[in-house]
Amino acid sequence: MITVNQPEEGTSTISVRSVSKSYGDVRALDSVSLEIRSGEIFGLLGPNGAGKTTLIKILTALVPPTSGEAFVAGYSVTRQPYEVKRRVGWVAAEVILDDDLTAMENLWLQAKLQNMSDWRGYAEELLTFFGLRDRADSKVKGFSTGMRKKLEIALALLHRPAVIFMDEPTIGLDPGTRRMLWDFIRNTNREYGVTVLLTTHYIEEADQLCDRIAIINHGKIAAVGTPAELKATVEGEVIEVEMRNQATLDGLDGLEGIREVRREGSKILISVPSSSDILPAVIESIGASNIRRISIHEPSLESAFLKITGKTIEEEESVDIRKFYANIRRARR
Ligand SMILES: Nc1ncnc2c1ncn2[C@@H]1O[C@H](COP(=O)(O)OP(=O)(O)OP(=O)(O)O)[C@@H](O)[C@H]1O
Repeated sequence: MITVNQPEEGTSTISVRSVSKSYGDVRALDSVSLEIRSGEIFGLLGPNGAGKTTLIKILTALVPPTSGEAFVAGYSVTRQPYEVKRRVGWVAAEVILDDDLTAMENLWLQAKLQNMSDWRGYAEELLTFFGLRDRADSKVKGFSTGMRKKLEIALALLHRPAVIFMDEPTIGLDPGTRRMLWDFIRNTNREYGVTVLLTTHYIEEADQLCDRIAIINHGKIAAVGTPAELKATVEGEVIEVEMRNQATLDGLDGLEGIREVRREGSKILISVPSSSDILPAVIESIGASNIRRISIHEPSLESAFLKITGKTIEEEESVDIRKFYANIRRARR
């Protein structure tokens, strides 16, 4: 497992210690340990069936682990599930709003479910924050998908949780709405000081939004780090040199910092930890007059994900969109 910069045990808002979960013969989680700091936006990234939702369900005290222990805001999910539930908010992948109620009535319902008496002032503040104040008395039926998602986040924040869990918060949304929601999630995290743990299939979402990411595969944590750390750990850069002629490459072998040199037709692919330091020496070694074009391929989270899980994130996405629409149909029945 690749682990970079993990917080100390006991200093975190979420602490997962050797948690396993089996459903019959299926081992959904296999001895998972993870520390998530207060105030972080933390992403769980992984293929379908990797165990992301199961981990969130355990951390929201919805299902107990088969073995191991986890703490949220200092409370044990197995021994103090009620305390945990009071301190977490959950934005589920499924639709949870009541279409026939107004935005404010949905907040009222949430306040009832959370047993809150003094909620209206804060509900109004949240509606203002999410740009929904003038739609407070409109039925949710007429809301766009972006407005619905914002209202769902407002609902999850109403009881002032320490942690908010978001399962695929932007799945099925168009790229513009997705970006708008990233801003709201980021601002929510800053404004309300709430720790955010989200699952996603969108590599760009994890890259842009998350302070740190865990890549989870077959129920195990395969890698943990900031997006930059994960990219750097898994892969360096590749200098792609398009040649004018078959120049000799012998000089490259003597250069310090070159991991691999591969010839692909008229191109040479040179793997290096970082191109900026070595590029002038590479050009000099090959000879500038022998070079038609040079491109640098920076490490990406996509290539990290591919290397760790053996799957491209695009393969995953198409499967999940189907699941999303199935959820919508189920919720409307
Ligand atoms: N209630 C359940 N009963 C039986 N098996 C389950 C149950 N919930 C999850 N599983 C299985 O546990 C494994 C992990 O599922 P989980 O939903 O946690 O994965 P995930 O990473 O969230 O996947 P996805 O990205 O598809 O939502 C899968 O093999 C799944 O089929």
